[in-house]
Amino acid sequence: MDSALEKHIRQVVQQVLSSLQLTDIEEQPSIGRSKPLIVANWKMNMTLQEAREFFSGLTDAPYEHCEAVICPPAPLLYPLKELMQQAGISLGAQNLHEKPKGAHTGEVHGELLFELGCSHVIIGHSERRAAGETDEQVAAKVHQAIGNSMIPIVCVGETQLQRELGLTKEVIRTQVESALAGVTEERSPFIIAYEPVWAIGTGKTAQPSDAQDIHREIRQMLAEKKSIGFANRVPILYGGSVSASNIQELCAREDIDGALVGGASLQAHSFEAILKALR
Ligand SMILES: O=C(CO)COP(=O)(O)O
Repeated sequence: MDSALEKHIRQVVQQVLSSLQLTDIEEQPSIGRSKPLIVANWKMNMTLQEAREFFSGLTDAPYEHCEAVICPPAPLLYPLKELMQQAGISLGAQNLHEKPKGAHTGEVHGELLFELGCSHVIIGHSERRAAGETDEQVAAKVHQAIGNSMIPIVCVGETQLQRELGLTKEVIRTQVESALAGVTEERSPFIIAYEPVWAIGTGKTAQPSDAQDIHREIRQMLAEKKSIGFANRVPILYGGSVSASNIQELCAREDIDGALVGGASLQAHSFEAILKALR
């Protein structure tokens, strides 16, 4: 890898680690994040032309009060790298393969994503789980992400039916605990995104107090499975119809450390409106 790129990636990872306040973590009584983290998941949207227009439409970058990450479709990672750097936005991937390099046609391995400049990678999104991705694959992908110096953003969340059956906590516990099987080091970076499936792309956001309750539960699960220090430094993001009109109320809750945003991240003005609302 070219050394300037490697240096930049190490700086970004270092910034993230220091914003997680990894020193004296065990002594911290509460969550260690100083800035909200806003992650844009562009899903299977945008052309190269549209993505370039998005960056020329940004008026507020770089963002001092928030940490911003954009996860474009994989073919856009390389062409957007410089624009992202200029805007002070970190680059993330939407997926990676659970194995290192090999005969897996159409897949992308973690080492390549890191080389392309990714500091983050989304894992286990409900849209991928619905297409057959298993908890075991999620754990293996977490292991690959961490092994390639990227921060895994593991998505968890219940469907409408699971919610109606009262299975929300059970479903989330299984997803969280199995993802943690991929975390071998106590100090490995790790992010959870709670995305209730019924809230994704529907305009139905969870009530901030309900989201807070689930986030608190997730933090307790992390503490039980790992340690209180680990639980306190893991950012827990909320996802599901996040917009400029609800972000403030969500992020005001103690255990909501930021958001994973789909639809509202596709236009420069609606993406920046979310970041501005957090000022
Ligand atoms: O799935 C999501 C982000 O990963 C949420 O999507 P929306 O913000 O469009 O509801």
